[in-house]
Amino acid sequence: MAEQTSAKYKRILLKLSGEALMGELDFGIDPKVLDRMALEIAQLRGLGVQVGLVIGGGNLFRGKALSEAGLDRVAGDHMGMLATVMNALAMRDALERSNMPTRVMSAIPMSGVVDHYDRRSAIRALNQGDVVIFSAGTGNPFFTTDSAACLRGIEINADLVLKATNVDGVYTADPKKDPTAEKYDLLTYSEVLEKQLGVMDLTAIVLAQDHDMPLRVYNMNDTGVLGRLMTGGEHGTLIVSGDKA
Ligand SMILES: Nc1ncnc2c1ncn2[C@@H]1O[C@H](COP(=O)(O)OP(=O)(O)OP(=O)(O)O)[C@@H](O)[C@H]1O
Ligand SMILES: O=c1ccn([C@@H]2O[C@H](COP(=O)(O)O)[C@@H](O)[C@H]2O)c(=O)[nH]1
Repeated sequence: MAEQTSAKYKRILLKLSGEALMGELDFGIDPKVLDRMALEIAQLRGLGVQVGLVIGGGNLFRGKALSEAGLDRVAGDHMGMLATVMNALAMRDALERSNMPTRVMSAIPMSGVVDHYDRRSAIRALNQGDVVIFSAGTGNPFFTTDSAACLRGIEINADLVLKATNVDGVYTADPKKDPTAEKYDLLTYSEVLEKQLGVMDLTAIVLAQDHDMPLRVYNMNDTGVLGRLMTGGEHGTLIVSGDKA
């Protein structure tokens, strides 16, 4: 039976930045950030919203940085994807401690550790109220977890892909480097592509554009925003097609 929801969205795909999981640390995972995110996700489940998660790996390894340090790029990307599985295991632990049944699926088979990704099983698990974490990105090198988030969001027919990051939305330039950068409330996919706005990788934007998947970028350090977004609040930046902007 379809779950009742008082929220604007029935099913979302939430992409959490790996880097933001570090919290105050220089590397790794800050358990306080995991616990806070688990509480926010519990709020969504309380509203009846089905939640798919993709977690980045930037707190541990990124293939590009490893290859710049001399490692083979594909080996580096494999390490990055494995990093996302570690983050997924840590997030599952935090979610289950908050009494939320959680499934971790991996695009790279990892028998005995997590389930192999299967779209139909994922949709069944979401319908029965489990949080589903899609780990190991797309399973292919040269991609990022932004693309994995859009891909899985489209596959599970999510109503919205949310990118939870450590800036307030999409700006005219990287706000960490340019203090004069200004934030957009609304953008079209074409504007993000034309202006090459770097908050999300452009492959992910093209995929979302091709499938008309709305995207929202917001700051995951703002407690309570996620719940408010589900009930029609406006935070961060919404990215949609020209006819909906
Ligand atoms: N135009 C822009 N608007 C906003 N942020 C931008 C822009 N250009 C670059 N950025 C940067 O993009 C970053 C996005 O960060 P995030 O950590 O989510 O990246 P990621 O690589 O997708 O995730 P991960 O940390 O998991 O690797 C922000 O921290 C910000 O500094
Ligand atoms: O589909 C994918 C997704 C990710 N990777 C590698 O993992 C790291 C971590 O992901 P982020 O999106 O940067 O957080 C990424 O840098 C890639 O090296 C991948 O190869 N394929």
